[in-house]
Amino acid sequence: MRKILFISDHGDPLIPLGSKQAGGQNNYVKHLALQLDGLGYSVDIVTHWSSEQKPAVEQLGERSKVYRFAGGQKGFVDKRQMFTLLPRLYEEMTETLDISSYDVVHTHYWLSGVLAYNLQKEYSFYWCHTNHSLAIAKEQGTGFIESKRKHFEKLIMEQADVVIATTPNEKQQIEVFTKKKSAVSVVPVGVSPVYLTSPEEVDQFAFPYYFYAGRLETSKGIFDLLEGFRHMLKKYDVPDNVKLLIAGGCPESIDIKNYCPKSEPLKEAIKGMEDRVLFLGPKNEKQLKNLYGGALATIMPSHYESFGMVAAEAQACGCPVIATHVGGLKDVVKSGVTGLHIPKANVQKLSESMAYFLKSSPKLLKMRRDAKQYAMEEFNWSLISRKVKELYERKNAYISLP
Ligand SMILES: CC(=O)N[C@H]1[C@@H](OP(=O)(O)OP(=O)(O)OC[C@H]2O[C@@H](n3ccc(=O)[nH]c3=O)[C@H](O)[C@@H]2O)O[C@H](CO)[C@@H](O)[C@@H]1O
Ligand SMILES: O=P([O-])([O-])O[C@@H]1[C@@H](O)[C@H](O)[C@@H](O)[C@H](O)[C@@H]1O
Repeated sequence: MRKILFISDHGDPLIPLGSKQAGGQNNYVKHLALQLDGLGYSVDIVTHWSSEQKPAVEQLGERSKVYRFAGGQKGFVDKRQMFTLLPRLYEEMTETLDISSYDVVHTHYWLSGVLAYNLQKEYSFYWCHTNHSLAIAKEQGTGFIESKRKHFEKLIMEQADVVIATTPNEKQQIEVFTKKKSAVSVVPVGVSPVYLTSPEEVDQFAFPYYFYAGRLETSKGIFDLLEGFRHMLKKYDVPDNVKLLIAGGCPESIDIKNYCPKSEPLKEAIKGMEDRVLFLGPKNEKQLKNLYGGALATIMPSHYESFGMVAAEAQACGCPVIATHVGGLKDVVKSGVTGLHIPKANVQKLSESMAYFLKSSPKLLKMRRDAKQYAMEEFNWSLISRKVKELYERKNAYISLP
């Protein structure tokens, strides 16, 4: 078994991360494909042609390739509009690629799952699915209801041969939602190998800071964080040089030269703290590694989260994490050991937890070491990709059953 097809329609693995609609899924697809490539597989990745600067086909690793299809609309398409592109994507994909040549089709997010659901009517293949985010979790966390998506997520998960849940919490949610009795396997997400190498001696910022990385969206808790930071400044004795650094967003939303946001709601949220809160714009892995490594704590204040890659990456860099007690973050951060859990959207608790990391202590140094140790053991792609390989290879056992 050597040929795998990944479908990741709104998650191009080779576009810069941190901006609109480009985050954890893109990163997961890239690193898992690279690892599988290293294990001898060839992985073809189908994605929507969201960046006009990118070529139609691009090499990834030694044997693998990214195939970009316009689906009738080249350039950025919001994932909420992407459903209507699926029939054209289906046509382009089946005209260009020989679907019957793949041993495994691994889909990412429900939109890609819809494509495989339809492909199954014409072709035979072993189907593996990763959700990356779940409509029911989003509904619980934000109140936002996506009925069509829920309908398809159920079909996809009941139809796929194997579903990867990235945390025990996600597995539990899937099992309640789908009544699927078997074939939901927990395989965590890894962090880029860059985060597992020894830190470089880079003294990037000569002041203490808290750190956030990710999409600048309400559901990621960015506004809770800004309010929590403001609360901490009011309530605690915080030295003048302590700052909050924020990575993510795109050049259209961030004035990167002046470290400030262009969007009105964010400008409003930092009023009076402009000298304390710095927006850095999107950062790459090497830059993030230094940023995580030097932070007092990384904050992940999400309203829902299947896994939470930023929390795993920060811990890999020896940085404790303050994370909301939601979804996969319940498993990814060990409260009191590698960081602290706080309730969702609780400004008071968030500011208290931030204040806890203000002064260095032997206890906090131990937390930093434990965070690193935990991440090295749990979020290592080279071990995780072997678990995925085992799931793919179950295909043979499955076929030989009487
Ligand atoms: C709401 C939800 O369920 N989200 C899930 C979604 O990803 P989601 O897009 O929400 O992403 P995460 O927050 O997990 O990860 C963001 C990624 O973007 C990178 N980044 C961020 C800012 C920046 O400037 N540069 C940069 O490279 C981070 O290093 C990280 O690797 O799929 C991920 C992978 O399955 C899961 O971990 C998330 O739980
Ligand atoms: O949680 P949700 O809003 O459905 O969708 C999320 C997207 O906004 C994000 O761009 C993607 O990388 C995640 O995998 C997830 O799909």
